[in-house]
Amino acid sequence: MIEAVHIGKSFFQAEPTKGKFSSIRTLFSRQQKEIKAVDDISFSIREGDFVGYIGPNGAGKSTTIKMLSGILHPTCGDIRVGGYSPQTERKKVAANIGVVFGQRTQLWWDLPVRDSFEILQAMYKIDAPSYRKAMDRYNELLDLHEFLDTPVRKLSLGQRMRADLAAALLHDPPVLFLDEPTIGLDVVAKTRIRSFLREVNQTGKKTILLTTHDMDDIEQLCSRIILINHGKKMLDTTLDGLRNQIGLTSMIVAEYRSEPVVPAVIEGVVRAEVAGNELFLYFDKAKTSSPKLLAELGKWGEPVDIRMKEPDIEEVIKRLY
Ligand SMILES: Nc1ncnc2c1ncn2[C@@H]1O[C@H](COP(=O)(O)OP(=O)(O)OP(=O)(O)O)[C@@H](O)[C@H]1O
Repeated sequence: MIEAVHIGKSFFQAEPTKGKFSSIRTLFSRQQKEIKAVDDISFSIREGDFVGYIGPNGAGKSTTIKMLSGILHPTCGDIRVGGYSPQTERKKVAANIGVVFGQRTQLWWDLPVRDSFEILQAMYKIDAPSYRKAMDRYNELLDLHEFLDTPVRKLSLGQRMRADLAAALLHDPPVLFLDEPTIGLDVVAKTRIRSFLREVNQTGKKTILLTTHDMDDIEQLCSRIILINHGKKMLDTTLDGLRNQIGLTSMIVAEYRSEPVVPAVIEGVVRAEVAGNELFLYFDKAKTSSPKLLAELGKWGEPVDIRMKEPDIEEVIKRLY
């Protein structure tokens, strides 16, 4: 469904000059520095896969998505999406993909959501019955009616993301590229977006490539993970493979009124550290659950504060190297 063969993308930036008026001289400098944003990456994604494309800031995730969707031309390599080249068959690829950038809306800022959808209906030449069917489906799943007549600029971030997702799917593309679709959302909004994505992947049979910094997105949605760093592919594995390789652990930090007394072995807990009145529990979500552990905490002392911490991508990378 999606093929990337030895793709690369370099950007060239003026080499900064030193000394007096350096920033102005840099503007006119002929010295160029090459930034290999994507450096010889290959992968193949099958129909119906839900793939997490992860990596630290500046790893090359957005650049890859922009190349796959035809926004950027690769410096080298070949890409096929649904059999078409995003570079030479842009229109065909556009009919096959939906794209959402969490940081920027694809909708018309000053127009009510409904008007944006109608413009997209005309752009993608969606016939009236198909448009109605899509609107009914996404209205049911995302409660679009709550804000259909509101201008996009007045939507909350969560509402905006729901509108953007529906917009990306209106023309019923088989492939969905999502660049940080949960960024900045609160827990409730994230949960809603995740269950929607699960539904469109499982029932709607969409092939999804998702970039995220949120390990919960990965754990709850993706069956496969491609990890990149400095533009290179470092890992291509299943969620279980990632867990086994790095021992993906979540953490509960519990503060007690006085030093807790903790058993030596707790099911599913990889490590338990007591530091004064604080207890740090590192656990494997595949072997136990946070509600189960939270229920145990009171047995070891009197908790006064509890915090949860998920591993972030930077931590995952650190553990790999
Ligand atoms: N238009 C551009 N011109 C110059 N350099 C760019 C451009 N776009 C991206 N880069 C550089 O390419 C590298 C990869 O950027 P990219 O946005 O793909 O990373 P990312 O993995 O999506 O990061 P983040 O998680 O922060 O969004 C970075 O070093 C970035 O500064």
